[in-house]
Amino acid sequence: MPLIIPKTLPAYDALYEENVFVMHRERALSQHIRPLEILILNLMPTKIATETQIARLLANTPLQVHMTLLQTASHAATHVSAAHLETFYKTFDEVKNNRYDGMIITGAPVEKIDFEQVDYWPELCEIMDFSETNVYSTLHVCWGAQAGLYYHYGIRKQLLNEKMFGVFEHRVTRPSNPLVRGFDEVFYAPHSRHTGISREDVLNCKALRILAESDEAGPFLMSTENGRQIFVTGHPEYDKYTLDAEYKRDVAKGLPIAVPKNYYPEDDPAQPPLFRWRAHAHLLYENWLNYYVYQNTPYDLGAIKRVEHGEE
Ligand SMILES: CC(=O)SCCNC(=O)CCNC(=O)[C@H](O)C(C)(C)COP(=O)(O)OP(=O)(O)OC[C@H]1O[C@@H](n2cnc3c(N)ncnc32)[C@H](O)[C@@H]1OP(=O)(O)O
Ligand SMILES: N[C@@H](CCO)C(=O)O
Repeated sequence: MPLIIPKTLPAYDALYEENVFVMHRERALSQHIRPLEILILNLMPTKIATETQIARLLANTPLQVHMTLLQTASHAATHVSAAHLETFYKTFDEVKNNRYDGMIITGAPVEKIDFEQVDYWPELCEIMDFSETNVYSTLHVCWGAQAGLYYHYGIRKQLLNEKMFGVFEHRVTRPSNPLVRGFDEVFYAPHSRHTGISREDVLNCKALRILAESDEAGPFLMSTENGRQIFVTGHPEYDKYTLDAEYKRDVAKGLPIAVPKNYYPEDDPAQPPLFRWRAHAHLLYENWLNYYVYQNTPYDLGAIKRVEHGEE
């Protein structure tokens, strides 16, 4: 919970300016006696692994967070049991009249095909439109980020010559932004994708800010000024062995796949990988929940207003 101190205490203004999570008693009393409502659109075929990874990161907070899992109706998943989806997942029809403090749109292994060839593209467009009207802040991950950048800003993904695969060094480019509060100046994050976006396209988009990037992997974390649309090009939620499983899966299939970079000691896949991104994954999700969602979302979800692009 935030530190509740009187607004007139000198520490209040000083800490508020530093984006330290303080609240005065009147504001604390007037709001947030309900859990944060977070919707997860899980587009990954590895649904259970992904929902567990995201839940782990969302749980790292004393805030009460209520997570709702969403599946697509226009594509029937084949790598998870229908019973699991039936029990734990909703469809867009069931949630489209609700409002949410936050939404996460995951990655998906469809980046080599055009957006319009993805079975659920029209449904995803509807959900992304809903993110502008019915959700306070939406975090897009990997292909989800590419889809969001294309849908909202017309930024196209580009096929890479070789898969961006491994754990890469990143640097914070806007240290004052609350999403990267507490980040080391240099940090690591995993990537696993065949496509990327151009840095120039992002810089040319007036609505977007690059908050962290990598010389090798490109822009990593982007946001609108007000944090209502956030894009992460890597997979901070991945577990220690997720890249290892993807690598060994492709080797077993006889695919021409390079060893993931900076992941195994001495680049030796026989050795256990190094987990070097976990702390920053937790920090990113915690900052998102604390600074963008909890502190800015209206107490009355009905008061969420459509994202005004001119206001970004
Ligand atoms: C760029 C990013 O966002 S990275 C995120 C994606 N990463 C991952 O998916 C990693 C984990 N995935 C995997 O290891 C593999 O996909 C596996 C092992 C689960 C399945 O592999 P395969 O059986 O070879 O199938 P394939 O790789 O073609 O994947 C099929 C998945 O692709 C997706 N897909 C493929 N074509 C389409 C399409 N036209 N429209 C929508 N989804 C499609 C589906 O999600 C499908 O899984 P589902 O039927 O369970 O929903
Ligand atoms: N992360 C994905 C990339 C393919 O979309 C995988 O290796 O399965």
